[in-house]
Amino acid sequence: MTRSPVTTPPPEADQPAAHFDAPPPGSALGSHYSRCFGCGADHPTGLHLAAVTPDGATVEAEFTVGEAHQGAPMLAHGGVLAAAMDEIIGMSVWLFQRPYVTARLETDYVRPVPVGTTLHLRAWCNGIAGRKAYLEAEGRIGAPDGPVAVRAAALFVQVDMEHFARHGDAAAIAAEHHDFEVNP
Ligand SMILES: CCCCCCCCCCCCCC(=O)SCCNC(=O)CCNC(=O)[C@H](O)C(C)(C)COP(=O)(O)OP(=O)(O)OC[C@H]1O[C@@H](n2cnc3c(N)ncnc32)[C@H](O)[C@@H]1OP(=O)(O)O
Repeated sequence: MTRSPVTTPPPEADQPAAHFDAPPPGSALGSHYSRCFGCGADHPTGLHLAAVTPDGATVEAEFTVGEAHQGAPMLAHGGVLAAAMDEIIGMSVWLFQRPYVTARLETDYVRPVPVGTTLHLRAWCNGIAGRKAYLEAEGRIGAPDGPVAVRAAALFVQVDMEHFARHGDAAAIAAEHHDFEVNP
């Protein structure tokens, strides 16, 4: 993976540990928002990622490239593939049970991805330093050990839940996350 210093964990970074309340190994993570382009079941042309964590530390999902995801004729759009990387990485930080947002996403495109391809996505965390999480992901063609088509490295920054209410739609968050108080 071609990686800049921004997405490389510093020597003092801690090794990540899953939160005690995180989904246990073998379980599904669920969607954080039903209309999310990455994981929402109600998004008509979204990626519809349904992630599982096999071990409580990494996250896996499959993405089948559809016609709505084209750039060149019958080939996946690079921005859509970056979105898939962003989403699977975003799901992996969910294991820490704290909200994070993408601050920087770096992507290597290794092979073209035809429409109809199923990409096997996997993401994991390389280290945490304060509010900053250093993460990585890959997408492999056709099988978990298939050829790599896309790689990504990311810096995610921890925020509070009010970040989403302040900048987005607080009522929509409260409707889907019943433990979130709009005016605590
Ligand atoms: C239903 C809803 C529930 C939702 C829950 C889950 C949602 C999941 C969604 C999943 C969907 C998928 C995910 C998505 O798509 S998330 C959507 C895409 N991302 C965003 O919208 C984020 C937009 N950016 C921001 O809001 C702010 O800039 C953030 C919050 C990131 C930082 O602003 P803030 O004022 O808070 O903090 P800070 O500026 O003091 O920075 C803190 C530290 O970080 C370092 N830094 C920052 N940026 C960069 C950078 N670009 N390169 C290198 N370094 C950077 C910075 O130097 C500093 O370092 P240090 O000085 O401490 O060493």
